[in-house]
Amino acid sequence: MKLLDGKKCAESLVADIARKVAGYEESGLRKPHMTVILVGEHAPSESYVKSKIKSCEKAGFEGTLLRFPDTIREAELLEKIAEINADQTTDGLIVQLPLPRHINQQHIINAIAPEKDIDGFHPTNFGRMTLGQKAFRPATAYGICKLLQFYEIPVWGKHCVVIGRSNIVGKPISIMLSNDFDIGNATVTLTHIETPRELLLDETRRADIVIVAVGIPGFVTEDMVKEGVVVIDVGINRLEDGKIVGDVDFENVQKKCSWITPVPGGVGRMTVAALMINTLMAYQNNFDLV
Ligand SMILES: Nc1nc2c(c(=O)[nH]1)N[C@@H](CN(C=O)c1ccc(C(=O)N[C@@H](CCC(=O)O)C(=O)O)cc1)CN2
Repeated sequence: MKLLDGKKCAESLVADIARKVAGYEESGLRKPHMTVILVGEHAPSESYVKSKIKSCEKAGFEGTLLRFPDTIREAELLEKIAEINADQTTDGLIVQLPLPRHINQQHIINAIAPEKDIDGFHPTNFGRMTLGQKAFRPATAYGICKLLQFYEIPVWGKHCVVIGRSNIVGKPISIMLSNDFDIGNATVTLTHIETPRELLLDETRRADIVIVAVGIPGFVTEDMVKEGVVVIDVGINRLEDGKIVGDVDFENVQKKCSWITPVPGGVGRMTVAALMINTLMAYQNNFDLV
């Protein structure tokens, strides 16, 4: 078994970005600028936005964190987004999810200007990504593709099983793996938590690559996968003792894997790296650099 080291891959990608940014600055351009909106005091979100801002520093970007109380009204948040949309000095805007229940998440995502939507969640980017047009790709899915490419894991013609159908991971990774552009050309089965157990096992036991994003510790067990499988664990579950574990029973499943992502240190790191790539793309679009 070999580890797909997200930390190492992310550092390498961010170092490449930092070199490009240094070049742009030498030619007199301003730094790329990411703005992150954080609503409320959700502890994991605090940690994720901190990691995004830290990564901005490493990439040579300006990173701005805007905090709002969880009492903010949807209309106020929409106004703030409209302001940032109009601000020429911000290239990319993220609204950290989840949002408090009184705010409609989709209204917020729809309000972000597609050209600043570095999360790739806006219907325009999601649609363009699906159709193979230039788009910001949802960061976790994009990060998984970058990780597979970094370790030269073949995807072409492989049987991939995705478990979990969320808009931020399961759906986009299924599309990206099956498209004939991107990393692409895999045969993909998208399953989910309601998939009958027998059907799920029938799929996962034949899969060359299993990607799981269901938020249930230990969901993927040894008996569910074949020898030599590649396992990508997107889950980040915090146990009562403070330990972070994925959706895979790592200790037992790893024995059958050719490659597997650790948690922490796997896909989570790649999510942040992919956001940096998207921010650089937004910046390059703004300055007609590509
Ligand atoms: N607007 C968005 N909100 C959320 C997204 C997203 O892509 N855009 N995804 C997740 C959270 N997320 C990014 O925001 C994220 C998750 C995990 C990590 C990460 O680096 N995890 C570490 C461990 C984390 C820890 O120690 O606390 C790891 O896996 O090594 C980064 C970003 C939901 N919200």
